[in-house]
Amino acid sequence: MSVTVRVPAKVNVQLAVGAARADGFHDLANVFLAVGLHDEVTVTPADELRITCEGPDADQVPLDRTNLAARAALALAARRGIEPNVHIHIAKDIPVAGGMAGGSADGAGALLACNTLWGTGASRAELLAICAELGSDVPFSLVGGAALGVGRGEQLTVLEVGGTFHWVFAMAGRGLSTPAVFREFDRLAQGQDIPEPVASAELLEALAKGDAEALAAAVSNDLQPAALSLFPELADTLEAGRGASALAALVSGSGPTTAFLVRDAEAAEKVAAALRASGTCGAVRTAAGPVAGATVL
Ligand SMILES: C[C@@](CO)(OP(=O)(O)O)[C@H](O)COP(=O)(O)OP(=O)(O)OC[C@H]1O[C@@H](n2ccc(N)nc2=O)[C@H](O)[C@@H]1O
Ligand SMILES: Nc1ncnc2c1ncn2[C@@H]1O[C@H](COP(=O)(O)OP(=O)(O)O)[C@@H](O)[C@H]1O
Repeated sequence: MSVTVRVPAKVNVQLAVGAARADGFHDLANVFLAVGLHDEVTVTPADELRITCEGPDADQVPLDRTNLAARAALALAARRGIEPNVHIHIAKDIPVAGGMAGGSADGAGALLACNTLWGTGASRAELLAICAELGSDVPFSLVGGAALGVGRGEQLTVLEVGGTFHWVFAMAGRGLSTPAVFREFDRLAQGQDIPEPVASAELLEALAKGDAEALAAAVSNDLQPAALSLFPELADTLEAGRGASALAALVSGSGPTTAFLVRDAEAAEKVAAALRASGTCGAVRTAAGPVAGATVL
C-alpha cells in the first residue's frame, strides 16, 4: 500500500522583514499565496528509510536524512515510537532553492503521507507543530490557500481570497541560499532603523477582493534588494517581465525565482513567451493561485 500527497509551491505577495532576533531568525509579516506548481510525495512501506527523487532538478535534491521529507518522517515516527521504515519518492516539479518552498512542500507532504500510511491519527494542530519544527515555511505548505505568517513565518492566519491570480515564474540558472539572503539583508540594513514588520492593509484588501491591479500596486519583498545584491542579473529578468507589461514583477521570497503578476491566463502566456525570448532566465512557467495545501490523492 502507498500513499501519495500533492503539495503546492508558494509565492510571497508581501514579505516584510524585521531586525535579526537573538535566535538568528527574523520576525516577518509574510503573506503567502499557494500556486499551481506541485510536488508529489509518495510513501510506501520498506525495510528502511530510503528517498528517491525524479524531475528536472532531481540531481540537486539531497537523498539523505537532511532531506526535509526524511526529517518529517523521522519527526513523526520519533513522537509515536514507530520505526520510520518507508520509501519516500518525490516527483519534483517545484524549482530547487528557488524561493518557492519546494523543500518545505516535500516536508509537509511526507508528514501528511506518513500520518495517513501509519494511521498515526495526529491532529491538525500536532501536524502543524511538527511542520513549524521542520522550518518556517513548512506549516504554510500544509495549509495552502493564502495566509499571513508572523513570528518567523510559522504562525499562520488563513486569509480569504476573492478570486484567482495569474502568475508567470522565471527560474534562474542557479539557486540562492535562504540564510545567505537573510545575512545580506542584515548587511544592507546595518546602521538603519528597521521597522516592525506589518501586513499591508491595501494588500489584504486586494486579496480579499480578488483585484489583480490593486494587488500589483501593493506587493512588496524586503528581501529583494538582498537577492539582487547577490544575484544582480535578476534585475534583467524583472525588467524583461515589466517590459512585457506584467502588472507587477518581484523576486519570490529569498529568490532567485522571479514572479510576474498578470491580468489573466492569456496575458500569462504572452509574458511567458516574452521572458523566454529575452534570454535573461532559465525555464519559465505559468501558474495560478490560490490552490489547496497538502492533499492526499
Ligand atoms: C524566505 C522565506 C519566505 O517565505 O522562504 P524562501 O523564499 O526561502 O522559500 C522563508 O522565510 C524561509 O523559510 P524556510 O526556508 O522554512 O527557512 P528555515 O528553514 O526556517 O530557516 C532557514 C534560515 O533562514 C533564515 N531565516 C528564516 C526565516 C526567518 N523568519 N528568519 C530567518 O532569518 C535563518 O538564517 C534560518 O537559519
Ligand atoms: N525535499 C527537498 N527538496 C529540495 N531541497 C531540499 C529538500 N530537502 C532539503 N533540501 C535542501 O534545501 C535547500 C533549499 O531548497 P528549497 O526548499 O527548494 O528552496 P527555498 O527554501 O529557496 O524555497 C536545497 O538547496 C537543498 O539542499
